[in-house]
Amino acid sequence: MATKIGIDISLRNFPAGCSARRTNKSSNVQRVTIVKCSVNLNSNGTAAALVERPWKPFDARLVLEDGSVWKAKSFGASGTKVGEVVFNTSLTGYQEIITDPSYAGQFVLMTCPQIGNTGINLDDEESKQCHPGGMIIRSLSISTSNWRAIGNISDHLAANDMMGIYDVDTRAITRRLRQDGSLRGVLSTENSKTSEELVEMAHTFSINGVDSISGVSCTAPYEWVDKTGSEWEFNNKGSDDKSFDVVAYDFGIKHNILRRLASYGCKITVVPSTWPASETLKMKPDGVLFSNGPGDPSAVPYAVETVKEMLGKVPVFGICMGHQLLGQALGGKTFKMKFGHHGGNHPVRNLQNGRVEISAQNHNYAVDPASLPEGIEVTHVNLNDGSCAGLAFPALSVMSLQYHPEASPGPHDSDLVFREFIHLMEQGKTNA
Ligand SMILES: NC(=O)CC[C@H](N)C(=O)O
Repeated sequence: MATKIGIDISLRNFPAGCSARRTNKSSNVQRVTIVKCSVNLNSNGTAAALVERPWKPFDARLVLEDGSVWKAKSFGASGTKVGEVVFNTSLTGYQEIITDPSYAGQFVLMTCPQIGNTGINLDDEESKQCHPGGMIIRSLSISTSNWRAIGNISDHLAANDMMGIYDVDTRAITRRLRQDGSLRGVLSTENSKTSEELVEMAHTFSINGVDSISGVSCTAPYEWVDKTGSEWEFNNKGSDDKSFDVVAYDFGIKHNILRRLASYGCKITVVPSTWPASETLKMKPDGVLFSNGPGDPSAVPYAVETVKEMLGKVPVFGICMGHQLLGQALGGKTFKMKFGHHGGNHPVRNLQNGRVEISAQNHNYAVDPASLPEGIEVTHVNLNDGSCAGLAFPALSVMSLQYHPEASPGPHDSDLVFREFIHLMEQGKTNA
């Protein structure tokens, strides 16, 4: 229905759903006649859509160790937290990312320009809580729209004591991190703290040389039975009829690793990071999994010792932190990368079959292949920078990946590696 009213408005701010005809041409405020209007009119005749939004003022800061201060708006928890800033290039999967224990001690900056539109659901948790100290995003979605959603990201972060900031130039911060490497930083909503104090706080923080896995590992063994849903069973139809007993070391284990192992027919006992190798061997498992986990792999020599004691006695599979521990147990060394790999689109060449897999990755440290003794095979290479992405030592039934074959939401190119672990365990049973 055409409603004719005269109203002074700026054409640049003309509301969606309306069209108008210009009736005079003065400066930048125009006299127009609205010929179609589908927005609500306020009682005084002004269009409701024109009422200025109550934009939140900047109320948070990210201060980096290089002294730069980034003004932002806060969501989630408030307060002051220190951590290492890393950027993640994934376009989807923010709930999996914030519940991944490997992010403990870090702030994750999402390069995807808008976050939050699918809210939070009950299925996508990688653990029972949020682990990064904070999340840094460009734009916080103003609405949540997903059939699975039970809440919004802001409330979820607040309930999990995780800070969030938005309306900050994430591209500029990412370029800084690409140039200078991962930087330590402080997120704060507290005006009473000066930026100088926050820079100082950033300088006192360290993730290198610190055992970060003991804070996220379980404290007692437990059984895991849940599988992934039927839509995941693209590689492992029929593997259910065989059963393998697996002990999974929890260095900060992601639930989807456990779900994928269960789907491939494994009965899993999850054990703490400090669980003695002798106890594991007494359990007579068919295989042992060393999980992902946060922080510096060279700072947890006790875990490397545990891995070492198991070599040659049972087939083993390491994922991410587990891969780095295996690399050290085999005699190699790890090093810190400039800004690491965090994203869902890393190309990896599987050197065993020549196939390129697109993978999800999340690590700041890597195994130096030059440090490995002769006979250890590098099985996978990251095609972005040539770094070592997988190892094998068939003589000791060892296999490992630096990245995430279980990745949820994906990509799923590397899921078949779970079948390779099953084969390794089958061979182990045959040779026993
Ligand atoms: N996802 C992981 O297991 C991370 C491994 C290790 N903490 C790193 O940053 O390199």
